[in-house]
Amino acid sequence: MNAAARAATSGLVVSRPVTFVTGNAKKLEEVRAILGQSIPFQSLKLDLPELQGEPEEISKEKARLAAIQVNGPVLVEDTCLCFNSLKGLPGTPLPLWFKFKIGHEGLNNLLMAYEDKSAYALCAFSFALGPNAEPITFLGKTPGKIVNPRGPNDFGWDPIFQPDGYEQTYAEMPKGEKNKISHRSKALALVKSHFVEAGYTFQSE
Ligand SMILES: O=c1[nH]c(=O)c2ncn([C@@H]3O[C@H](COP(=O)(O)OP(=O)(O)OP(=O)(O)O)[C@@H](O)[C@H]3O)c2[nH]1
Ligand SMILES: [Mg+2]
Repeated sequence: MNAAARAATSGLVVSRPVTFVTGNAKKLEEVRAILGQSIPFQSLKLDLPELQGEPEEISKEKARLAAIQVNGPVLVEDTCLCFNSLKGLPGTPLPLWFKFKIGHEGLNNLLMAYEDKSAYALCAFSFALGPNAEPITFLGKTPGKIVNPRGPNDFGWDPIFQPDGYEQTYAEMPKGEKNKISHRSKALALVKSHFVEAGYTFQSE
């Protein structure tokens, strides 16, 4: 039985606090707002390698690398923006480079040839109890469409992603509104449930 499974049956006391490892300040801001006091954590800015592959695999591998560096329990996140017309591209980790190289206009132009502008934002959180534990992954997905940029330009592709059922882009929405419906909040809801079911108690250092 691995550590997480043991925790699920016994309520595991972990002698270190959870570290959320990210190099992205905007993600950290949202994770803090969404989790509030529900999961106490500390954050660490580490620029982990941008890996290739499926989001779940990238996220798990990030957790493995982070847990080795932190030598304790870690939470990491990998996010991607996927266009249905392009069979899930730019996906991950390409959004970072696509946005950097071609901007919002370029991302829109990628879809010019297609009628279908639908897309989804996908977030994969992975939690590892430590360097020798197998990470567990939690996925959150929000469907929407790609539109011309609207709203403040302070976080990635938020200005060009309009979630289904809303007239505003992520960037135009009040932060609290995005955090209620986002890919990130859906994945974090699963993380929270897992922590409750497992009964972890993380001791501060
Ligand atoms: O408009 C956005 N709304 C979001 O809600 C969101 N979440 C992530 N991203 C961007 O998507 C890429 C994924 O890369 P990513 O998951 O590897 O993150 P990152 O490299 O920035 O940080 P990290 O890997 O250190 O955690 C990066 O360009 C992030 O800025 C977002 N953009
Ligand atoms: Mg990254």
